Amino acid sequence: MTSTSTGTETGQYRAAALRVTGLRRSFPHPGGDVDVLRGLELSVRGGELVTVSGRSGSGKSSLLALLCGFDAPDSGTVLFDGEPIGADTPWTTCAVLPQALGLAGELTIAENVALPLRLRGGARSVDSTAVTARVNALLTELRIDQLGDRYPLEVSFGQQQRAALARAVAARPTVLLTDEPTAHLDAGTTPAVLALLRRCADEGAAVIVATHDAQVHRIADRRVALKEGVLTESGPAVN
Ligand SMILES: Nc1ncnc2c1ncn2[C@@H]1O[C@H](COP(=O)(O)OP(=O)(O)OP(=O)(O)O)[C@@H](O)[C@H]1O
Repeated sequence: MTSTSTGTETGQYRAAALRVTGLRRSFPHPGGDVDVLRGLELSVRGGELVTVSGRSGSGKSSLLALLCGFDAPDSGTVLFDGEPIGADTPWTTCAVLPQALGLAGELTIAENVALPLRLRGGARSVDSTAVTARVNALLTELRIDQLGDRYPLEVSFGQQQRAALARAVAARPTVLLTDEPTAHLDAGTTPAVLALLRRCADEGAAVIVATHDAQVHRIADRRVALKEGVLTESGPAVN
């Protein structure tokens, strides 16, 4: 493979793994439409961890839903390495930890975490031993290794949230989106989640975290604030 054959090697991935331009989204309400996003712009490079703050109802979850393709904008574009998201965009390109988690109730915790690896086909497929090793490592890191055989409804919401995070990072996505990943954790488990998010970015992912948590802002490379439908830079994290 030549040095110009892929975006990764030319540095294009790292230049802008995620590029959002002119994003607009309104929701109809009887009293008048709610203009949640009003021409929002955002670029995130691979290797960068960006936190998105904003008051409750400012549109953070709506933004993540548009970025991962759960919802469609009224106008504007979302590009991953220059490509628009589609129904066939693999979890290796974009993975999400949504607020609602979205774990499959009929699969165990371990099976949920393995899903992105098992769905990965072709040259990027992973053999069963490697899948098990990756799943076990993530469950251990997030302190839910005793729960792999249980079903989502048999564990707490905070434990489900860590399982959903493990699932999101399992296949090492180019872009990782997470919505309030520390919202349901106790003080003992928050550092493990922070370390995992930071490591994903250090390993090359573009990581976007919607959060109210000052501890998450402290591990960010860049912080942006969502206000009145647009993002403004709030500067580098202050440690
Ligand atoms: N599907 C929808 N239909 C109508 N209105 C919606 C819909 N989704 C979100 N909204 C509205 O859009 C606004 C932004 O909501 P959103 O959940 O994105 O905020 P948020 O910043 O994530 O809030 P929080 O921090 O409380 O999670 C709110 O006014 C909400 O009521």
